[in-house]
Amino acid sequence: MQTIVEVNNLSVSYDGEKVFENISFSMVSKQIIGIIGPNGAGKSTLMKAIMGLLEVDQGKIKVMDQPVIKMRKKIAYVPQRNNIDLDFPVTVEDVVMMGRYPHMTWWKMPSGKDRKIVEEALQQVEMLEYRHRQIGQLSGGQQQRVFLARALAQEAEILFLDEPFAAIDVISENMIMNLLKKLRDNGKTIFVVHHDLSKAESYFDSLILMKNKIIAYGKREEVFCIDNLCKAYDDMAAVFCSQKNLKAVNG
Ligand SMILES: Nc1ncnc2c1ncn2[C@@H]1O[C@H](COP(=O)(O)OP(=O)(O)OP(=O)(O)O)[C@@H](O)[C@H]1O
Repeated sequence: MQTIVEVNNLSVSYDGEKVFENISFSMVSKQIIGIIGPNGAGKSTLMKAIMGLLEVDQGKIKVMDQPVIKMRKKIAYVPQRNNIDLDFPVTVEDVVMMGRYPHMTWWKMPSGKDRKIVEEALQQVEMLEYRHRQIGQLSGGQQQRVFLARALAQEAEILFLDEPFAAIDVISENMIMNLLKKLRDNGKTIFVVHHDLSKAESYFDSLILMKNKIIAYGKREEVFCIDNLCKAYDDMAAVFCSQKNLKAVNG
């Protein structure tokens, strides 16, 4: 395992309003990492900053020991579904082919290899039979599976998924989670922004718990304790922890 992402003294603000200040942490490869915290905690902002999609106030971000700008091809991103224009007239197959663009020269048509990779990615998410359907004519869960297929077609080392399970059906959620575990077992690293505490323990190997700062990060069993959760979620966490019989102190 290698350090996959290293963040040092990162601060981000929008229009002068700080989202977080001086965040530092590092994460190793080949795991599924949950970024959890309440609404507005800065989870999506942190994810975008790591990917180099935001201008930051200060801080250093390294991805596989390199500045993120050099590692763009190695990163695949599935944004929150409500940030995607689903009325855009493209088919399922077109969307997944977009994952091949970083590998293609702009004047060339997709090669046989590109088409094969797209087909395999659609098969993996069990959406091949919908390949000619317009993307807006799918259920939320099916759309999410297509966007995951686009990330698979990119053959990236690191996947970033922002709230992939928001408002989707249970079958799609289980399918996506099983696929993410398979990808992890094949050496990929996956970051997932998530806010449902009830699944955090079973879904993630490591956690970054935040609320406009890092409250804790590291192995799931070290981070997921009542003390830390109460710092992020206030009273709600105490109720949740007592239901789940979580320990009152770390360890
Ligand atoms: N483009 C933007 N311009 C201005 N403010 C923004 C922008 N994006 C996010 N914010 C604000 O920054 C803060 C952190 O937002 P962010 O989306 O990172 O939080 P989050 O933890 O992902 O929240 P949620 O779980 O609700 O999606 C919030 O107060 C939000 O309103």
